[in-house]
Amino acid sequence: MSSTPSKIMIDEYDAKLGYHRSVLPLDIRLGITTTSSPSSSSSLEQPLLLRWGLLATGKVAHDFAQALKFLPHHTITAVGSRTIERAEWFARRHDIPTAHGTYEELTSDPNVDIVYIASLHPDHKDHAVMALNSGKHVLVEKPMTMRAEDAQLLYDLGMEKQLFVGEGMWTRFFPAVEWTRSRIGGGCNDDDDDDEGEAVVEPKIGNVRVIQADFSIDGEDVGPYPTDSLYAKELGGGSAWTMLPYVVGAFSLPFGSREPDRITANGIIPDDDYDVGDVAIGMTMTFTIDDNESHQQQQSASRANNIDSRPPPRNKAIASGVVGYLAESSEVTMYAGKRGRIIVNAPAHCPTSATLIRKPVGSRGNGATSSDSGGDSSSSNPTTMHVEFPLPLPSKAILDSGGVQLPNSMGFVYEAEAVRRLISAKYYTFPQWTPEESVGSIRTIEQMLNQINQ
Ligand SMILES: NC(=O)C1=CN([C@@H]2O[C@H](COP(=O)(O)OP(=O)(O)OC[C@H]3O[C@@H](n4cnc5c(N)ncnc54)[C@H](OP(=O)(O)O)[C@@H]3O)[C@@H](O)[C@H]2O)C=CC1
Ligand SMILES: O=C1OC[C@@H](O)[C@H](O)[C@H]1O
Repeated sequence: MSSTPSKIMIDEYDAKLGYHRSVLPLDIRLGITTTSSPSSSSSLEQPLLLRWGLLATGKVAHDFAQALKFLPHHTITAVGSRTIERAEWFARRHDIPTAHGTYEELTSDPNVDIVYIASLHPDHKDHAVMALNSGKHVLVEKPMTMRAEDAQLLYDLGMEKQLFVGEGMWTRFFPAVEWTRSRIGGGCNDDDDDDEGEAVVEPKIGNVRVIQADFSIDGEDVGPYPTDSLYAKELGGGSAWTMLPYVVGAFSLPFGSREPDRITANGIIPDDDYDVGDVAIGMTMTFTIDDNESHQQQQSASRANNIDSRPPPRNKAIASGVVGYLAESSEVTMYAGKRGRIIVNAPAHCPTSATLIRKPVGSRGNGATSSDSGGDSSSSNPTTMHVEFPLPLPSKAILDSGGVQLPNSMGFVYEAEAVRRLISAKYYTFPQWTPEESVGSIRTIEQMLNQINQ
């Protein structure tokens, strides 16, 4: 079994399943944004009822259980904990019929179709392998594993057994992020003002060239230093594994499986007797935009015409970000292209809104006057489009059993419903967060940690 992903292997994977991402039905690719049943199944078929088993009973397991209660075609049939007392307590709280006092019993429960791995990340790999070897689909919380080769192993095992394997990068399923994805891109010639003078109904910002993202919290609001799992290395501590997956995922949204050309990272690791991970990381990355051919054509055409008007490189992008536990940051993600920028509003790892600010080509936005921009004042006015995607409201049953503990957790419905649609269409990975991106993101985090730990 190969330990590193390769293009060929992924293509073989798609071929084996009889699907290719590009031909996946739209409603399956785009999670829950439509409420109709998957287009691959006939309308006479009953929708698949997905039977979940929850592995672990911590904060995220609680919130995920709450979101599942909102969804009609999902049920939680069992929960497993390291102790039967804790499993029974959780089962009572969430009205779950079966409680198991070991994770092994949970993963071999015949009434479970899919195991949600909500234990701490140092254990994700072993718990997911256990579930897959028992014939269960798995949704593994982020970070899927703490080594890229372990994540690859899980995807390979899923492929071999024809079982769903996904990393819970839930951000990707929020409608505000789907909308953002649909508003970026456009090729290297994205400065052609082809819609000048027309009302732009579906504005795009062109290829993303600059990204800024941050996700920093005040760790003291969450758990005690140095013993909490935010910090303690044996529990997966360090913002590299808890916060950074979101920022790396935000960076890769426009570039898919294309990993960064170059990564630089600087971090703060407490000088402590206790074995703790980093409490902050700052980073930059550069990417190549996938439009090299037209970029080269454009460059050579410009050179042939007039070497002095040669445009700057159009096929490169730069991203910068900060994560950590030192103080709460604004938590927005900003994508900028030739035609404007999109702000994924706070909290950007689980957003309910986004704002697109369109910039007329050839003019300065950001308050420039007509003389600054060299154009007339009407064309230099940026237009703004704000979209809101409110979360489902928790029902009384959800509120009575404790509501949610983490920000916007009702948004787990999008990811969970995407899983159900995919499994019902016999498609066994997320097109929204592919195995290549998932494994690549872990490899990127490993590279940053290597730099920080030097
Ligand atoms: N997608 C998202 O929004 C979120 C994802 N996460 C991810 O989910 C995972 C769990 O996080 P979270 O729920 O916050 O963590 P918690 O500490 O709240 O819960 C972790 C659970 O793991 C089990 N566990 C197994 N071994 C240990 C151990 N040695 N020490 C402590 N607990 C252990 C426990 O369940 P039991 O006692 O039942 O066996 C415990 O309740 C992490 O990987 C995290 O990155 C976390 C928060 C949000
Ligand atoms: O995954 C997570 O880890 C960090 C938390 O602050 C955040 O709410 C959660 O989604």
